[in-house]
Amino acid sequence: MNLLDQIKARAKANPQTIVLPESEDERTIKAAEAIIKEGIAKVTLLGNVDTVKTSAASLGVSLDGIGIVDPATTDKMTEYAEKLAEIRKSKGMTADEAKALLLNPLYFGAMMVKLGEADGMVAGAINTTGDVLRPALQIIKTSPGISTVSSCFVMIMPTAEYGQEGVMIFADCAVNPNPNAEQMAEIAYASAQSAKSIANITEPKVGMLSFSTKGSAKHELVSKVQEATKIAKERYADLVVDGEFQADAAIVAKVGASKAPGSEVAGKCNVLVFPDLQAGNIGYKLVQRLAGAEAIGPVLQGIAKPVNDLSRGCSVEDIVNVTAITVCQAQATK
Ligand SMILES: CC(C)(COP(=O)(O)OP(=O)(O)OC[C@H]1O[C@@H](n2cnc3c(N)ncnc32)[C@H](O)[C@@H]1OP(=O)(O)O)[C@@H](O)C(=O)NCCC(=O)NCCS
Ligand SMILES: CC(=O)OP(=O)(O)O
Repeated sequence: MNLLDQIKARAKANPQTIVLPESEDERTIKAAEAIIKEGIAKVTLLGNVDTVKTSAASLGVSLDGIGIVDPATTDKMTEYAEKLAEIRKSKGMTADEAKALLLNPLYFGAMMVKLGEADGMVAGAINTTGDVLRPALQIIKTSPGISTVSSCFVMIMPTAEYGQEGVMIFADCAVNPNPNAEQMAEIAYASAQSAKSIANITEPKVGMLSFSTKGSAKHELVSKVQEATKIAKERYADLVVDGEFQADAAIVAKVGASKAPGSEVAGKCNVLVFPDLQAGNIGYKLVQRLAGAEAIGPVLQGIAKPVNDLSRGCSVEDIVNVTAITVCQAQATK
């Protein structure tokens, strides 16, 4: 069974309720039907009931078994608004302001997850990552002990040459524009956890990426990655991590041996931590598009309850896959 089939099988064993707030998006409506048909999750769509029904009919999609909640008419609005105002009290939010915000399905969906009316949320097919992340960060917040929420992509290569039989984790490709060394170290640790829990990578080997390998270049950007590697090694005794590595030294055995002799990780990395979001986001999209890798994510790491983003370039299948991962994360939080 390949990794995606394993993830889906885990999801199907105990389907959770996932809210999909982007019912105006055709791919989301089609994905909702596929998710229900495959038994991966229970689905709640957010939006005007008649509009959703009309769109589904025009797409030939059955809405059987799919819940639809309209934030504009729900009798839960007053309760949600009061609770959101309480959560954002320190920011001076009033119940009226909360009500206005909750008309935005991304805020309403995050509130459903916060209050346990849904077990997770998947969005980002028509909204930017920043717009998906803000309600999650403001309402659901970080898991205990975590200060930096980050993200990873599960990258499934077309061949088994790299990573664990072609499966790798790339991080952070979606959240932190310019993580400092401490944050990069935290991202490394979170990504190794995701490698194990989501991608079934048995021995995560984390490479901290740069344009330099073991001091081959001197620059403040390189120093940050060196510092992050030092922090990660000191702070997380069980983490198998090394750097700084150029990408070839991280994943190609021969190049790793020649550029970073003595490193146990060089040339064998299956978790790649990028130095900033420019590198991470560009890097994953190039591998996805040029190498034909399947890129599943961005999966959020360090958030108290599962919320996951999508690329606006996603397919119906991508939404189904990220929903399956979200179900598995929700199972693990119970
Ligand atoms: C994530 C992001 C939206 C946060 O934006 P921001 O301007 O810091 O947003 P806000 O200031 O409104 O932050 C919202 C809350 O989240 C918190 N926060 C922001 N980033 C955080 C992080 N990485 N981890 C934990 N909390 C975070 C803030 O402290 C704030 O908390 P508070 O409102 O309770 O005080 C922003 O960093 C971003 O846009 N990142 C890039 C996304 C992107 O474009 N990716 C590329 C495509 S995938
Ligand atoms: C993850 C990502 O890059 O999202 P988008 O393509 O929507 O900006």
